[in-house]
Amino acid sequence: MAGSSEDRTVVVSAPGKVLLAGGYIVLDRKHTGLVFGLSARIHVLAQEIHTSAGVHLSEIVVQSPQFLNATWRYGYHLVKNGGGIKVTQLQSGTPVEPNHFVETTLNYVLTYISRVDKSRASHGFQPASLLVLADNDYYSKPKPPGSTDRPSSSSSAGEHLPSRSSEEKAGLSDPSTSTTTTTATTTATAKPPRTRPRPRFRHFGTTLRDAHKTGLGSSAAIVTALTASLLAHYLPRTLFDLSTAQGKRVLHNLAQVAHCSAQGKIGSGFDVASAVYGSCLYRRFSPALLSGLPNPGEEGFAAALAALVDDEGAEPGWDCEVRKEDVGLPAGVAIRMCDVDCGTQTVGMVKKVHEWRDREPEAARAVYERLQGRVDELATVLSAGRVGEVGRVMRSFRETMRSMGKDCGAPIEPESQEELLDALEKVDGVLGTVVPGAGGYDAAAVVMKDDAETEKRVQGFLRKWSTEHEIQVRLMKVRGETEGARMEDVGEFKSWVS
Ligand SMILES: Nc1ncnc2c1ncn2[C@@H]1O[C@H](COP(=O)(O)OP(=O)(O)OP(=O)(O)O)[C@@H](O)[C@H]1O
Ligand SMILES: C[C@@](O)(CCOP(=O)(O)O)CC(=O)O
Repeated sequence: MAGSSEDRTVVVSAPGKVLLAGGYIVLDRKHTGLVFGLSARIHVLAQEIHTSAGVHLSEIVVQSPQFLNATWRYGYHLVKNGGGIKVTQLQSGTPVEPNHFVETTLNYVLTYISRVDKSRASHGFQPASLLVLADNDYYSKPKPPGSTDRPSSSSSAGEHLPSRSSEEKAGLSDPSTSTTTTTATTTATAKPPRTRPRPRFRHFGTTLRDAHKTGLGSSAAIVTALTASLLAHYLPRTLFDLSTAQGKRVLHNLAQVAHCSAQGKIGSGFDVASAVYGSCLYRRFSPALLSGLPNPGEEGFAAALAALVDDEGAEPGWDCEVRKEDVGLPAGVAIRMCDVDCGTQTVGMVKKVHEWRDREPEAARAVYERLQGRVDELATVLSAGRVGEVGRVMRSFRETMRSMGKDCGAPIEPESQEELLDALEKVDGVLGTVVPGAGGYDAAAVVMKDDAETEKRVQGFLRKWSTEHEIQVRLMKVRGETEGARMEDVGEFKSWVS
């Protein structure tokens, strides 16, 4: 807190997402999507920057120590006419690419804090450091030096990351990840056993721009964790408490607004909702909700933002729905994700679906309703533990998505994915498969028995598939998890605390 000697060091984490069913229809408020939070989280550690006596610093520093050139320094000032707090990226030495999601989040959250905590008017904001630590599954591991398509910028890229200093700092090696992993293309040669444990937060040896994302929703998780860490760091518990329903509501509304603004479009918001609340059946908010909000720095922004976040604005208000009680997984069953080393253009696919919907509204309505039926049925069989029916429902969902893709000319479940999923479904222990979210070439979700034998069989299958099809498909460690954003024990991150 400003002017206080109380230690306000906090760590907040938010999960990634998988939209198991409901892509496209969830953009329409008439429909819902079934989203699961993931065990892969983005953590943000917020702490005060201590300065020497007599030195005055007004900076907020955000760092992603897993990437090269990833320190963003911001100055901040109060804009006149109620324009809120605006940050400006400070450059010194090697130029650093702006981080639009981080910068936008700071503008929104600092403005909100300055409105709800009146002491900010006199005290301002103490300088703070925010450290972003992403679980390793958010990005594909760097290719070994010498491979061609991904940057392996220096000898520091590849298996032996991270650099000694950041590894030492991490001090958080996870024994469960210390086993030898075999990449999808190295079927024949056994590697020598790993001699030191892989760090919990690895260094990727690239800039963030060059990192290869695996599609787990990094921007929603970072915006949510950053928002929560700033609220928890700067506000007293009486004004923000993540463990309460009201605290979660404020976090959700503020993170949605900041994320939509940074994305420059209004997605359904399922990714931010699951970053805050975890697994749920999600109905989006009315897009009109955000239309009257001035931009950061514009006259009246601060008051309008606070009214919007606190839901004191005009009708319809926050009309999204998050139903957690209808979502669950049978005992002994896990949702796992496969990373397929290919890109997909989600924006282009959404455009095609919407053009088709506008061209053939009747047909589209019927398909959307059929899809909704499958979404509801899948949620029901999973939460009721009806394991025997999962495969049938997922197959039927896939069929409808595939035919919608054909109708509108978008590769929602392209042939290469259809073949892969059909074959994967036949592996013993696999209950069902699907292309999650918008679909496309780059990901697959698998609902499977949660035991080591099934995992081994699936890994073996994917290795063989990768070799035979000259593509890299791998089973990630990440799995579906129900919990949303949460405060973490700072003690676990003590090696990162200055
Ligand atoms: N570790 C990180 N540190 C700082 N910023 C990050 C980090 N990870 C992601 N970001 C921010 O999120 C942006 C990526 O957002 P984008 O919407 O392209 O991906 P995404 O949300 O991961 O997509 P998807 O939903 O397909 O997973 C980056 O450009 C950066 O601004
Ligand atoms: C197509 C859409 O419905 C889902 C996109 O999901 P994903 O980014 O592919 O996980 C878009 C949205 O809901 O914002």
